[in-house]
Amino acid sequence: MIRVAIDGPAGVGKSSTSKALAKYYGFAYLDTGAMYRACAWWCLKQGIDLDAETVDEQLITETVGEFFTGGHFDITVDPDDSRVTCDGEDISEAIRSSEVSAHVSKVSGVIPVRHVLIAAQRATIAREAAADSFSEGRGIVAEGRDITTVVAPDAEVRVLLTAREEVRQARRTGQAVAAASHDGAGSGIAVGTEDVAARDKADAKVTSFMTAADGVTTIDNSDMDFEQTLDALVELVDAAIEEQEYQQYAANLEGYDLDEADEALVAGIGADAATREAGPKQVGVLAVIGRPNVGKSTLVNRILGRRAAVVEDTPGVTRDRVSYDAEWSGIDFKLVDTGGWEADVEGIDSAIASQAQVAVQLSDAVVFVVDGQVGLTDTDERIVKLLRAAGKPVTLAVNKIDDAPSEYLAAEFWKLGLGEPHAISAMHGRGVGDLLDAALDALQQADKTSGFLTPGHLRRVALVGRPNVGKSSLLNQLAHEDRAVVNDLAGTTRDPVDEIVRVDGEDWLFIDTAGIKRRLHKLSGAEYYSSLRTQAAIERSELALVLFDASQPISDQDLKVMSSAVDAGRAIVLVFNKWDLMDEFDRQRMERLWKTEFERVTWASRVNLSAKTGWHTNRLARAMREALESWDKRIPTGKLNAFLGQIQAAHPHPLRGGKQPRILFATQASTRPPRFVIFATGFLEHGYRRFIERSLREEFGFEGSPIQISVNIREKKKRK
Ligand SMILES: Nc1ncnc2c1ncn2[C@@H]1O[C@H](COP(=O)(O)OP(=O)(O)OP(=O)(O)O)[C@@H](O)[C@H]1O
Ligand SMILES: Nc1ccn([C@H]2C[C@H](O)[C@@H](COP(=O)(O)O)O2)c(=O)n1
Repeated sequence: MIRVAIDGPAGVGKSSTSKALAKYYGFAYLDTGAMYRACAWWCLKQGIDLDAETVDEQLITETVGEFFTGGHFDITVDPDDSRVTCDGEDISEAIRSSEVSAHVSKVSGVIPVRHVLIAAQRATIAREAAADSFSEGRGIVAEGRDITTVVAPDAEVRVLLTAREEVRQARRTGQAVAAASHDGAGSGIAVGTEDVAARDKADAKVTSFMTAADGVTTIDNSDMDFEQTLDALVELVDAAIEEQEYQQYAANLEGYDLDEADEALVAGIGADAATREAGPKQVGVLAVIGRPNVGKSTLVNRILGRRAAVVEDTPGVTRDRVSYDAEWSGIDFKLVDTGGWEADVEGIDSAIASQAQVAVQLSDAVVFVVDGQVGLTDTDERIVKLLRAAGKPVTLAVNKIDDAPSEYLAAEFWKLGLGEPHAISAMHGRGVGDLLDAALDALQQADKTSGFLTPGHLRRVALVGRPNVGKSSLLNQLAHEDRAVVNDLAGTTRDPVDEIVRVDGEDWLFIDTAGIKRRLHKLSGAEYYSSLRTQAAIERSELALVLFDASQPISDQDLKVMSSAVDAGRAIVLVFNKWDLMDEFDRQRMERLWKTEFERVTWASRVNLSAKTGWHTNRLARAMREALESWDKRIPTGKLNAFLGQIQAAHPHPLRGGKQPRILFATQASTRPPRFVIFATGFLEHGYRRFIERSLREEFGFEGSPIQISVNIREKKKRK
């Protein structure tokens, strides 16, 4: 069961929100303030002087004792029918009178009285654990002044609900006005405006409800309406329910042999928080420049810690300047890879000059890479002249120094006059840390920071497909009206790499659009290069828009691109372009293909459109949002296990060799894409896994997202 303890000062809304919360979950509701009010009402009825400066505490204690033990007092815990009775008479309204409000603190301040009530409150809370209680074991919301600290300090949810004094006073006044107008002819009970500050002061002598104790969550609802307060509470209770269910289901693993990784998984350690950052961050731009084949891309890959930049041994592979978000020693920066460049007919020098110039122009600092094995060349010296003219800080990297004995090779580069030559091996990582320390030192001292990190708050989309399927047309069609909002994030004035495109009123970050616009087919190795580029774009994306030319037969290359996106675990939208060119026969052919070639992605959203005319392009945004929502989705462990329990009971795994594998526990280990880990007593056959996947999709959705399921087979611990 779940116990929710809520404390807080007068007029904050404890009673009203607690009651609504209890109704929402089918929990019991205990208004402990009403118990103190009932005691004050009873004392007044018995003629005890509660106006005296010093009240007769013994008499009050005895009177309250009789009230409770004599069977006079009763309180209901039904939030829809919350009543306090005395000898069967409903006194719920009477205890809200101004007279009771004015005297209640005198009674609640008597310590022995508190002991009686605290014991009664604890008993009421404990009763709700039983299946035959009001909540049938679900739980209870108890509110007051000392519930989180004294009555139920071990409650699953503990909240201090608070608000600014003037806000609470206004609420109380509003409540009194509403009560007076509702009362009409008058019930004889004056529900007057009270001074909440005065009552808090009196109550604070015996209870502490103005600051949250350890482990208690504070909700200040000064600027929240009733619904928002309730939502905040529901979020906390949902989390507690999930935690409890998690523990219950995880208990199924008791007695089984678990390794450290299993324990971490069961404890939810490492589960991603799935947070997204706010706006783009401005950072310094560090360009890596140098002659072809000196190892720039290898260095870039080494710095990024992944195979992102394209590395090709042939000097002169034409490519754009590609910039990446990078981080070193806690410093974020933009890393620009100038790649290899074309040895065109006009000679290598001119190509180098123009590429290096642009890169240097756009950067804030430069890493100049030379080849230690080849030694100093004329071209290196020309680049140095360029660098000098640009006036940007330069860090010199002498690459291909793979071991200590070769370090002497770096010495000759002192004569370039660029300061210390840093001997590195981009391939093996040797010396790269020191090089980066120096380069980032220079970057931090640079005059400006002209780059932006890829905005973390925008969803990243890779528009992929084999050449000529219409990627460029679709991009233009999507962006056409809002061309002005297309941003250039690499900080370049030409060849923007990632672009922000507004689709259906929302900004999306399209990855590597330079790769879409550029035609590469004239180059040797272009296919290889373009597939690497596609792969890199998919890796950086969250969602892949996989484009097909529906008017043409679906080729192996089409399916390969699609598989890359699925295998990379990205959210997927399949886009069938050139639908306007299709006749009835073509459409039927596509439908047949859908059932055969696309069998592994029948969960993906599919949009038939025409990038040229714009027909149905307005359907894309919805499919993209839906796919990403599925991609981000997390199923609470309790729900997941309850569901798997049901499907397992209805369709148990087939018996194999007289044994029947059983699911013990399952958890969603991560999102993006959703990944489930199932602990089972034996091997779950492929067909049964497919059945589980289908069932999960039917129950929880996941349209547009791959889901991954792995099974950990665990055996019972051996008796020692
Ligand atoms: N978030 C809110 N925003 C505005 N009004 C609210 C909010 N929550 C409750 N109220 C209103 O404030 C008034 C006081 O609420 P309530 O009686 O629940 O307070 P309480 O904390 O239980 O006070 P007390 O401890 O004195 O009994 C009620 O009229 C209620 O409808
Ligand atoms: N757990 C509690 C609950 C209430 N009181 C006191 C403080 C109040 O003055 C009085 C009435 O409470 P209300 O109906 O206004 O919430 O009872 C307490 O001391 N401890």
